[in-house]
Amino acid sequence: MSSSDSPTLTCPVLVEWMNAQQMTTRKVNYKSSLLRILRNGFREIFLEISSEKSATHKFRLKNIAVHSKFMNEGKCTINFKDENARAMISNAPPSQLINFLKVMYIKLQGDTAPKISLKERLEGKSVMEEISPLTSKEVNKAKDKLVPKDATPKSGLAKKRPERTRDQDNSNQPSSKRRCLTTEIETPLTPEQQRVLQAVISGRNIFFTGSAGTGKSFLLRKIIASLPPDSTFATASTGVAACHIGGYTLHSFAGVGSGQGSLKRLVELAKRPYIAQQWRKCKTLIIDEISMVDGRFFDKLEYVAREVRCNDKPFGGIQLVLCGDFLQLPPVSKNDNSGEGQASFCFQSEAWDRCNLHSYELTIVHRQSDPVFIDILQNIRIGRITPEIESRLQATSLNKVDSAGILASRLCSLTKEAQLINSSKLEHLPGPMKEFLANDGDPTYSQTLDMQTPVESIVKLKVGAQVMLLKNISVNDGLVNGARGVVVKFSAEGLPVVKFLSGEYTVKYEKWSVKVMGGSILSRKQIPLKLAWAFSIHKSQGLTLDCVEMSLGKVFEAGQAYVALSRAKSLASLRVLDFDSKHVWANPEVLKFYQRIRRSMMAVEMIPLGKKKKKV
Ligand SMILES: Nc1ncnc2c1ncn2[C@@H]1O[C@H](COP(=O)(O)OP(=O)(O)OP(=O)(O)O)[C@@H](O)[C@H]1O
Ligand SMILES: [Mg+2]
Repeated sequence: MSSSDSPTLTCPVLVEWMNAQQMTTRKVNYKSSLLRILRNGFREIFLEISSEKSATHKFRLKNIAVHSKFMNEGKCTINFKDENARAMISNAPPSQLINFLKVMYIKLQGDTAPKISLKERLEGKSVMEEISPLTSKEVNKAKDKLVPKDATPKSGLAKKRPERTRDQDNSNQPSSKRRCLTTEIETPLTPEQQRVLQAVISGRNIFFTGSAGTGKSFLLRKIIASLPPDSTFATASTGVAACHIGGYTLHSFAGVGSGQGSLKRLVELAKRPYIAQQWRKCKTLIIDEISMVDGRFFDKLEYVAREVRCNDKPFGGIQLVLCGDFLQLPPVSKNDNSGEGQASFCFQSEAWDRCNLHSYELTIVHRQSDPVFIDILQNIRIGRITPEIESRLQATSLNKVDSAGILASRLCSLTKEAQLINSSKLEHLPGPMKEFLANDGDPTYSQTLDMQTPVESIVKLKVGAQVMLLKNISVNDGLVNGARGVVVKFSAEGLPVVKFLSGEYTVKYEKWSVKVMGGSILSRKQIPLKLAWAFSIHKSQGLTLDCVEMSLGKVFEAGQAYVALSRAKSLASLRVLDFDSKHVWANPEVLKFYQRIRRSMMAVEMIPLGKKKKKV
């Protein structure tokens, strides 16, 4: 049993009682309440809601309706039909809420309370006890009930859910999306990831790093799910990275435009009503891909935070959770004409030192499993190339990474080069072209959606087009963000049927929602595909790719070759056309910074240093 399976939850709850006309007759607002699941001597199950300030209420968990559609946002309503009352749960840490509902659901499955006569009731046995934590037997029994044994046959994908669309799928069987989310929620954290989560929950300012594929973004999603949603703001330096963790871009959250201009001007911008309210509400600010945040911008934000929140503490007292790998892509200086000089790393900013960040390093690589490849990547990350590494990578040029018509994606140093390859390959395919237009909630924001979602407003496809999936549809079925495939036909409804390594799948419209300045949520519905003969290394940061090809001749940044190479899952699924040791280098300032934080981590004995490297 994990501690998260405990039958308690702490969050705000509004309880309302209604009359026969469903008008509210009484309500109690518990700003911070403790919810517990109890059982009495008759084995009847109850929900208890208590707080220091209001009277405790117990509701029998029988004849209830649970509205859990928004549990991923920390909200849920339980209707107690017999008492004509409801409890509205809000701002609960989503992972705790999901676990609480899971415990409640599973315990209710086994609710075997017999009918009890009044006499027996009067005789007692009414002592309530907190319900025992879930046993694995209970969990397995409930799983058997929920998912029929034949729900996921091992044969091809097309057979699994032949004609069903997600909207029609309202049976008890979890939808593919829900199954996908559940899979991630259920994947346990490693002890080193757990340690970071605990440090975040304890309220410290945290910076955690680790090489590519050590589960930084995965852990961030777990961290986000463990904090109260109303005061937790998840951001990332780029739109695509923000989308991966379901958050804002850092610029959008801060509300200070591109960050250029005087501090006075930036404070004015951030003091606009909605933006200021957001800054004040924020208790924890999460930033993914921190390596791409310009240190000068970070300094400005820290100042703005203090001013807007009227709080002199670093970052105005906001808890910071920063995550990224400085040995991957550095900050981009967009404004070379701004007179502000070259972009700097975030760790070089004054704010970094002021915020007293506790550093952690994840050392276990999850993306790759071959220890030899992991070791090659660890060396490349720090710019170290041995003759053995060079010859191993050069040998990949002969790899046949294409499989059953699915070609490897070419990673290019420049976006333009990738665009050219894709458009000319598509042009040269025979057959008619099909266009899929995005349905944007508000078309005036199409440009913003272009920048902040991974999907384009027009997707052009032909039979034979090489494509990449841009959304996690079902982890179990291999339909994950980054999965590669080829369009084999269009269905009767005109949807692309794509052959992936794991089987054929008819790709349906999916929705992306992005939060923007001003608090509104923009959405785009589009086919989750993009042409994948080629794409840029910058766009690949954060992804895991099935099969990949690259030419590194034109790399222009430290860490760029490492980002490209570390997208592959294995040496066998990688083809480097022109490997040369001069394509690989690490920024010496970053190496020094890593030495420094490792020393400080050793000093506080928080985390063991990276595993000893094996010789390749
Ligand atoms: N504890 C874990 N158990 C199993 N799989 C994990 C675990 N942590 C991460 N993973 C898997 O490892 C892969 C890489 O994770 P993730 O993308 O979060 O790495 P990252 O450190 O953010 O990489 P990058 O630096 O490239 O962005 C993902 O498929 C993720 O699901
Ligand atoms: Mg990541």
